[in-house]
Amino acid sequence: MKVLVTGGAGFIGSHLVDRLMEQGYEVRVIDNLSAGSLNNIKQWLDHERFEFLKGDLRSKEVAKKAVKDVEVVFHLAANPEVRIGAQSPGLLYETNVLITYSLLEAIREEEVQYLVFTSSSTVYGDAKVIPTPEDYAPLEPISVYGGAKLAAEALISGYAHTFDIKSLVFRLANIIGERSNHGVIYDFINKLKADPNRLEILGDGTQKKSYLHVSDTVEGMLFLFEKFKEENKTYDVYNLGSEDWITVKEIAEIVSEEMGLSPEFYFTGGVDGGRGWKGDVKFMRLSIEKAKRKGWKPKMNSYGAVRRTVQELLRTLE
Ligand SMILES: O=c1ccn([C@@H]2O[C@H](COP(=O)(O)OP(=O)(O)O[C@H]3O[C@H](CO)[C@H](O)[C@H](O)[C@H]3O)[C@@H](O)[C@H]2O)c(=O)[nH]1
Repeated sequence: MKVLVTGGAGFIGSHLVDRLMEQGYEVRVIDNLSAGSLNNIKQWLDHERFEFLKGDLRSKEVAKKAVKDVEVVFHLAANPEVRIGAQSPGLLYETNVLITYSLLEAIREEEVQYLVFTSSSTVYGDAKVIPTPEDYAPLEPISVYGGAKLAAEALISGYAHTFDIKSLVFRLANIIGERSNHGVIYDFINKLKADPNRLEILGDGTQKKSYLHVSDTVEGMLFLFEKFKEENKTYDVYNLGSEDWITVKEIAEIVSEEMGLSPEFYFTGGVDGGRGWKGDVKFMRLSIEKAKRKGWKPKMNSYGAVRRTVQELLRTLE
């Protein structure tokens, strides 16, 4: 079976590519290499079942070329930086909504059977119910990024029902692990490398979120995709996360400990009651009961995933 992974040279995308290649799929990757890197997929570049296209999905012609002859599109290409929404909303619109539209048009024209999309916990905004289930309402994102993900979900649902494109959406918690090149753990390691004595924590450090290791994420996506195919549904949505949560201050402590340092923490205070930036969701934990009922659960909790990620990044970062 031939599949396309958009953003396949990126953090989560490249781990998905590893599993798909190991399982014997024919895999095509399209990536504009804005955040992704060929280094993440170098082990497959010469493989006969693998094909890499460098291109930007904002162009419909590029999107059409990318989806040609594939049965499944895993759509992971996106700009993942929640914090840039206040400065560059247009960029988040283009790299999350516009490219999804462009891809959907290509999928419709080329009659691709399945679409799997990585959405985000940020579609829930400041949810009043925690753990937050998939049917929580109203969906009121508080960042442009969350709004863009929700808009992309809505477009996908509309296309799925209108053109019978079987579509599966995952709302992901904070995904961490080897090859991640942004986010709180990556930032803390780099800040401590620059100054081992002091660590700046954005906000008040009480931000509390659920973290899921990328290995659990990819396993969950592929497991639930198989279930989705068996059920023959047109459209479905699953949360993927871990069942506990951890504060930013605790993450700072784990990073410092793993680096053998005892820095002084200083808090910037942040915005809107201790958030790291405008649109930062302060408390996030997703209900994963729906995925669990189908037989998936993560192997690592947030604490285990954070510690393992720190070790992985320390091993691989220059
Ligand atoms: O130097 C830093 C960096 C981050 N933080 C704090 O750490 C928390 C986590 O921030 P990340 O940048 O790691 O992650 P986000 O919650 O902003 O977003 C991540 O998780 C979301 C889903 O929950 C998305 O989908 C998104 O793409 C992904 O990057 C935030 O509260 C932030 O304020 C700091 O205190 N200092």
